[in-house]
Amino acid sequence: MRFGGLLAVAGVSFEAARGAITSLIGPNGAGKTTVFNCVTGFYRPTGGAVLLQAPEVAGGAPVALHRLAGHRIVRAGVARTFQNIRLFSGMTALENLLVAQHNALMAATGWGIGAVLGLVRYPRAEAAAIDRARAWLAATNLLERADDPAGALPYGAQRRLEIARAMCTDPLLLCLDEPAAGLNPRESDQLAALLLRIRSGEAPNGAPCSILLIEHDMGVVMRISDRVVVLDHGRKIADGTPAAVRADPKVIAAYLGEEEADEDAPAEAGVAGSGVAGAASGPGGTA
Ligand SMILES: Nc1ncnc2c1ncn2[C@@H]1O[C@H](COP(=O)(O)OP(=O)(O)OP(=O)(O)O)[C@@H](O)[C@H]1O
Repeated sequence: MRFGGLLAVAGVSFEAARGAITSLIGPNGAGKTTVFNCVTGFYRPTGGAVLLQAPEVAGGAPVALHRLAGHRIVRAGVARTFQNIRLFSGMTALENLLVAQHNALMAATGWGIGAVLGLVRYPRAEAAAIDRARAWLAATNLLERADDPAGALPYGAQRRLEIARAMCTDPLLLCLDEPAAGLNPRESDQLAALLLRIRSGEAPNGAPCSILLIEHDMGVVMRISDRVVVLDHGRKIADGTPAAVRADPKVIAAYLGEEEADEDAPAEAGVAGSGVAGAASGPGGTA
């Protein structure tokens, strides 16, 4: 992905496997959000390809997401949340989740004609949408706040509501941009548990959902990821299990800064001092 003269992401290739949590990490400015924006259609990559392949979509043939408009990417099964929360703050929590189902609801009812003619299909589809919204409110511990304006919810609750809204589109792939940002340790733990439930299909949709996660909280990343992809200066420098990645000298150097890693920090101190490897000593470590 090139922005004028700046090559923000170059030659990055990785796979977010079905039913897995794949995390994208790297120092500030490494290119994580740019990759995310290419996957979710906010940017059209200036080169390369983003392919979605699942039996449920196009008979299992790869779908070229990089050629689709944003709303078609959602329809293909990719949902996202934002680094800066983007809820409809004046609408209730429940209404936010109904908006997410607008497309499915309209399609199920003949694009509004059913509603105008008072056909029975519309109330049925609407009731199903409300049921789904309430199930996600319950799964994210927000049922009691269903009728409160989203903007009046505490910060952590708004983050959970964003995830619930994304899940109401019934995605195959959920893309989360720093969902733990600003959460306290207890909320981060609850978030990690929620993501594991979403991945395994225990949560309301009842089907495993793949997750692509950008996160600076290394405690969360190292605890729940099946695979970690590390970017630095727009290039991939590591790709593997959490254990392999946190022991990788290239990753440690990227987080510490080359000079510090080479000159000041003996290997042991380097490992303990980096946000990445800091998480190796136990859950809860934060970059
Ligand atoms: N729309 C844009 N126009 C120009 N440059 C951009 C644009 N978006 C990102 N960049 C540049 O691309 C590079 C990668 O930025 P990106 O936001 O993807 O990094 P990041 O890894 O997500 O960083 P952070 O962890 O700080 O969110 C940076 O140099 C950034 O300034």
